[in-house]
Amino acid sequence: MTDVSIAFNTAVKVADELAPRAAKLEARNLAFHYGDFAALRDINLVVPEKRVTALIGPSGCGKSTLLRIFNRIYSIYPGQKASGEVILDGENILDARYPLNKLRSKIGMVFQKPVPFPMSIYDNIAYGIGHYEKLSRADMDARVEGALRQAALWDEVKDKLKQNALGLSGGQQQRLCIARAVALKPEVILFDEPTSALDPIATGKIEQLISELKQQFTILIVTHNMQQAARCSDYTAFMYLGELVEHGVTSTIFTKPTKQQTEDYITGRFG
Ligand SMILES: Nc1ncnc2c1ncn2[C@@H]1O[C@H](COP(=O)(O)OP(=O)(O)OP(=O)(O)O)[C@@H](O)[C@H]1O
Repeated sequence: MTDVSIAFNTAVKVADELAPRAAKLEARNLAFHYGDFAALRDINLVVPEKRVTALIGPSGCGKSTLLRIFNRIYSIYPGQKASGEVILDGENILDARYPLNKLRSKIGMVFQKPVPFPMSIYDNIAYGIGHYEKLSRADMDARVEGALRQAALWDEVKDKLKQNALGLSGGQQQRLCIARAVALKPEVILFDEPTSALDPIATGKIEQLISELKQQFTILIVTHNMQQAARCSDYTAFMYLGELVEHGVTSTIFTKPTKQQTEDYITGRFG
């Protein structure tokens, strides 16, 4: 290929990456209270489908709270209350009539600290699937293998599927948790600081994985790591003191933010 054609192909790829995508998830006038404390105010955020959106901002700005609203995990705690709407495929998932089971099957979550169940690697994945579907042994085997392959873990564990998952390294445990989420075939996966407990090599593998998973899933990732947001997200939302300050294409947010607070944060002047 000539330099010109390489440049052209790159430009086409970038244009395709940034082409407008349908909204998969959308927060509208969203607010959240822990008791009397207003943790989020008037959040309006569109999360495009099959892209990675990063949530960044200083500690306590409400990133994890926003993520937890998207799978309604807060609803099991008394005194925690969301208002406004979160639209997923045209339906408001905050409506109490929206079944939690349906929500769990559409939106998966991967936490900061990998938390495998104290059971075999195979059962870690099969257990969740068994809650939603009755599969034959052969189909379950195929599903477990597919999920482990998608999480880039298959080659490392295929000969020890019956071993306890707690024997895996931290990075492998996190990829197992990703496999567990992927195995349920959700449409959206929420990652809450998924690499903060991992070394740089394990972190690199998870970032690579996230870039691949966006072919199939809509991804939201909370991260404290600016480089990580810049490396693996297409869109970035900057939050500050419970508000969404600025949201846009990641390269723009990092090179030409429109708000002073965003610039101060990404250049390390605060946070
Ligand atoms: N269970 C709770 N009860 C009361 N207040 C809470 C609770 N959890 C979080 N908060 C408060 O809500 C605000 C947002 O917290 P949240 O954990 O969402 O921030 P964050 O941006 O994810 O922070 P970090 O980056 O440190 O994880 C903070 O002021 C926090 O103290």
